[in-house]
Amino acid sequence: KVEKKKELEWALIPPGEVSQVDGIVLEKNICNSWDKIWNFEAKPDDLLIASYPKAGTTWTQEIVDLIQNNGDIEKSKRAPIHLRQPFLEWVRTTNSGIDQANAMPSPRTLKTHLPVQLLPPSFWEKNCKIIYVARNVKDNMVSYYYFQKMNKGLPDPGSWDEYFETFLSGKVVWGSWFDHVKGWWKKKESHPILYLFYEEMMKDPKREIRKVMEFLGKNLKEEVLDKIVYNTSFDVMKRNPMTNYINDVKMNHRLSPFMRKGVTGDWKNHFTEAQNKQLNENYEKNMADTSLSFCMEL
Ligand SMILES: Nc1ncnc2c1ncn2[C@@H]1O[C@H](COP(=O)(O)OS(=O)(=O)O)[C@@H](OP(=O)(O)O)[C@H]1O
Repeated sequence: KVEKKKELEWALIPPGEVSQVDGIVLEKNICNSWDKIWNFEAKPDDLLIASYPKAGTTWTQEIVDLIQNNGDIEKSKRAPIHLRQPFLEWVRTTNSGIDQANAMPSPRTLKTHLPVQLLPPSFWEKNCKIIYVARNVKDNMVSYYYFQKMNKGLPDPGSWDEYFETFLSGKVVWGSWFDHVKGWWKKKESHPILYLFYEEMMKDPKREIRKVMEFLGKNLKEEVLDKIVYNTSFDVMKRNPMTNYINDVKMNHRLSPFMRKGVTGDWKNHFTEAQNKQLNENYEKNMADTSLSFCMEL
């Protein structure tokens, strides 16, 4: 029965179809529900986790959930991550992130991949706390390529060489990486946003987890922080069915697991020398107007 329900839900989704909202490519069903998303009513005690896809969202989500639950992993295993923290713009015929959020008691934690200009205005009006996580463009691109291969809800990425060009053109779902990371960085000047970096989380997870804890106004003991570091390590999260999306019907983990490699520098196994040069030039041009910088040579 469950399989039937899943199939039915899936059958009603146009697989891989996209459209646009204000020039940003998004899944078609998101575009079709855009008014409902844009008019979402945030509450002042909502916490939002925002990111470009494949930047370390799930990792950050699990860290936040564990901090909120004082490091108690059993509490964090109460449900898959997307049910604990609704995905704002996620739309399905039988359910949507917004329906989930509206049915949830406060304080709520929500996730979004929307670029800053498409975030529903109520988040700014209610002055909600926001955590943004960013990842260097090269690894982000590689991770997104594999995700588009394994996730039937997204367009087929084609070959690596084709995807490289599509990604750089910004015509990927949720828009240009450059505009996304820069837009949220700029917003930090006028709004309470904790801006995290995947590479810093890899380098010193405890330090970054402590930053999140302080941002959330919590004070946990060292041994609790150590437990959170352990339970949010790649190997533990890869085995945890509440964080590895193993039961998501859209995802074919045999093509590429959701928890794929979890490393920095995998781009070196994919980029040709010419692609690296092209990306570096593109990067210099696109990042000339921002103070944001990434650790690129990994
Ligand atoms: N705990 C931990 N440590 C290190 N790396 C981790 C961790 N959890 C997830 N990941 C890696 O993050 C990538 C998935 O990104 P997202 O969670 O942002 O994906 S999504 O946008 O929510 O679909 C994906 O990266 P790649 O392995 O490079 O593809 C995951 O493996």
